[in-house]
Amino acid sequence: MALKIQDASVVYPGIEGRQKIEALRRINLTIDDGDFIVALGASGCGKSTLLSLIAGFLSPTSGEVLLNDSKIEGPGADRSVVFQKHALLPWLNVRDNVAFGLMLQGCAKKERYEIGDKYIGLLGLNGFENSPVYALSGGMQQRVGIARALACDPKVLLMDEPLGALDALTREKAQELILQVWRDTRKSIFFITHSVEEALFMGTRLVVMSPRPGRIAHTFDLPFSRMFLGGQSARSVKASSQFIALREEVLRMIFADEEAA
Ligand SMILES: Nc1ncnc2c1ncn2[C@@H]1O[C@H](COP(=O)(O)OP(=O)(O)OP(=O)(O)O)[C@@H](O)[C@H]1O
Repeated sequence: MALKIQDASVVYPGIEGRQKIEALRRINLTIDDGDFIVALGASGCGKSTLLSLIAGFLSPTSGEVLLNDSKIEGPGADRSVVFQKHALLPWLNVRDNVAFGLMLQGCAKKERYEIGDKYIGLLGLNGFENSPVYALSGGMQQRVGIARALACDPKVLLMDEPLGALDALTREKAQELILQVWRDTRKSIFFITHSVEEALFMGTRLVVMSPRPGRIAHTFDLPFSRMFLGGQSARSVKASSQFIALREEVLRMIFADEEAA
């Protein structure tokens, strides 16, 4: 599987006499099997617009987005999205929320529960299958949202600030869980965050975007998630001199890009 964004630009039309907004300019990005791409950048630099292009919610004004050499024409089962706000269905329990996408695809009840329960287990939600989702903590609700996205077996998982609403401790645990799920399911992930530390820890490749117009300003290949999955503790990875030096470098770049824009 290869998802290719080739020279893609997005211009939003000016609404009610306002100026057009060039949200993305000439983006080139390839997401290969097993990649964990993290997009980072100041507010308004086009991260969510880029995710919408990949999801097929939006078409580029110019350029192309290709999945296995076929043009993406709209949303599809090969791509699932997890948003900051999980958008669960409050009248359904955990099991039916996780199996919801499969139900929409016409999957029979027995089969969709079997598949769903596998992801409920993977996300550490065993024992909560019959709980109403409103009775769960924010972190658990977000895990239900991730299990629901994974249950449809997408090729690419698109995550728009999925951990942004969680407290610091839950967020760190959720980062570790997502990395373990990524390793176990071998999905490709495109992940948006505002946290430099989260970006460095999670990604195999970091894309730093800059605003007005949104562009890819810098990319970095990252070793840290593999260090964690290789057995190092998350805290020791994040406290390593290599991690701290790169964190400072990325922060300096973001501030410099913001001043130049
Ligand atoms: N539907 C829309 N119509 C017009 N302009 C839009 C629309 N969606 C986004 N924009 C503008 O496009 C630019 C990029 O927005 P986008 O939401 O992609 O940025 P972002 O990096 O995800 O921001 P944030 O980090 O704040 O979520 C912004 O200037 C935004 O105001």
